[in-house]
Amino acid sequence: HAWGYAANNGPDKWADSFPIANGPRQSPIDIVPGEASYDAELKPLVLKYDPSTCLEILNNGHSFQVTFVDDTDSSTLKDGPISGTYRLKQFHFHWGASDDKGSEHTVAGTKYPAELHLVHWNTKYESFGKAASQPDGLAVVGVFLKIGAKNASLQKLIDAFESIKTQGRQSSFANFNPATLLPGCLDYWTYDGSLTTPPLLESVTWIVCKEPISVSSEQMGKFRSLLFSAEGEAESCMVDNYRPPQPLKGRSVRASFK
Ligand SMILES: NS(=O)(=O)c1ccc(Cc2ccc([N+](=O)[O-])cc2)cc1
Ligand SMILES: [Zn+2]
Repeated sequence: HAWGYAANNGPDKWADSFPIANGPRQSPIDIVPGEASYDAELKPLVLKYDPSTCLEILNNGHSFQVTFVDDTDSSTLKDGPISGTYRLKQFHFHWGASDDKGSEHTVAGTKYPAELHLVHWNTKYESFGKAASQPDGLAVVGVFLKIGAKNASLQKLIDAFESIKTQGRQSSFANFNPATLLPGCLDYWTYDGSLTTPPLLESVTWIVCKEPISVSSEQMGKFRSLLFSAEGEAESCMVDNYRPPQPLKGRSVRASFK
């Protein structure tokens, strides 16, 4: 049976089919600010997103995702801890059944209600799929969501949810600018890690923003109205689609800020 987040197929069972789950550079991790080392050589992130590359929004049975056209360097991530040019492929979220949990990375043990992942791949490889199996193939920018004011940019995503309620549904989604989901300050922590879902490939340079963006509790309620299940199946709410923190195994976490 396929992997998921339930007791019988969730994170504690993933190693059965994906032994790399117990590998040396797994994600997410608990970020302890006091133990992160400031690195003056880390550059500011350079994110350049073109809304016209936005293609569709879909329910993939694990999260909802917004996918981008990645056949040119229109939407890219540069500098920060990486060298070269990484293209935006998609972004998606992880969240909890209640506001007290849901993020994958934690900060000194603190869980946020949700976490945004903007997934980019290194253009030194010919495709996302090829890059995903390389140690420097992917760069994911993580942004925490914190309960507060209603977020107008998130509302545009939420307004599309009724067309992607069940697993496998997708709908066209145009002219969305992912930059509107970024916090004002782009200070970040960075470390070498992995995909946080199967196939758990150890190919991700993680870039986790220190500053969260806001989401209202009502908006989080809308996230929880999506379904893991497909149409016609017994309904299963899409909640708690997060992997808990994994062992650091000697890795260092660097900070771009003092
Ligand atoms: N949560 S996350 O680490 O940002 C993440 C980002 C993207 C993906 C999607 C994915 C990435 C790679 C593959 N692959 O190479 O078989 C399959 C699925 C899975 C997980
Ligand atoms: Zn993710």
